[in-house]
Amino acid sequence: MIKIGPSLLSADFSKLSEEIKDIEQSGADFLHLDLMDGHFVPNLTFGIPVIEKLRKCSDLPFDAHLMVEHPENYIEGLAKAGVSYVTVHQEACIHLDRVLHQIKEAGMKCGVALNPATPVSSLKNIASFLDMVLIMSVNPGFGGQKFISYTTDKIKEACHMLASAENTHAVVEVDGGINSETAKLAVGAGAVFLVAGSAVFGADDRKTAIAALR
Ligand SMILES: O=C(CO)[C@H](O)[C@H](O)COP(=O)(O)O
Ligand SMILES: [Co+2]
Repeated sequence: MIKIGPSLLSADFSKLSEEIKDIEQSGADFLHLDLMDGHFVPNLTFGIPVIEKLRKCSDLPFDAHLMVEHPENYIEGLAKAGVSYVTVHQEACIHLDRVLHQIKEAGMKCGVALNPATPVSSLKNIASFLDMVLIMSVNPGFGGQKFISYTTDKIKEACHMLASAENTHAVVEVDGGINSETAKLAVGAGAVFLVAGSAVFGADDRKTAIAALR
């Protein structure tokens, strides 16, 4: 069952609660929240105080994508703010195993994101522990970029790795440059969570845009 998560990065930041209500009514399955700190990526978005407020505006599950250094400092706050999935970048974590345990002990599901050039094999030893593998199909930091086609092979590899680890509950998510055409490639490769920013928030009719992705 494919799930569609609009990325708030492409919403109108002057009216976030209206934007979230709109995509919820348009059929979104979850809300993708891109936390950027201006260090891990050259862009800055929002933090935990904003997410706490947004939690009151929506019943959608919150999926936090941490593009930050020292993600361990955010885990407790994200749990208190009511986030369901927390995904950290492999490239940002020296102590990846420890951070993933911290996320689960805080009562949330844990994911690891891989930049386009980072190999799937880097997650082999922790594959059975993961709730999600996030394949970045653009270089992180900005919305509206073009889907990098070689990442479809990484989606397949991630599915294969999880199956080999007998991990039947984890999902593969894809993020970056997803539209109705690239969604077909990602789903064909095995992705079940599709993140889409500009393709949903940039559409005049968001209900039609979400239905087209699905
Ligand atoms: O993590 C991200 C960027 O780093 C965003 O989630 C992603 O880029 C979504 O935007 P779009 O669908 O427009 O590519
Ligand atoms: Co993202």
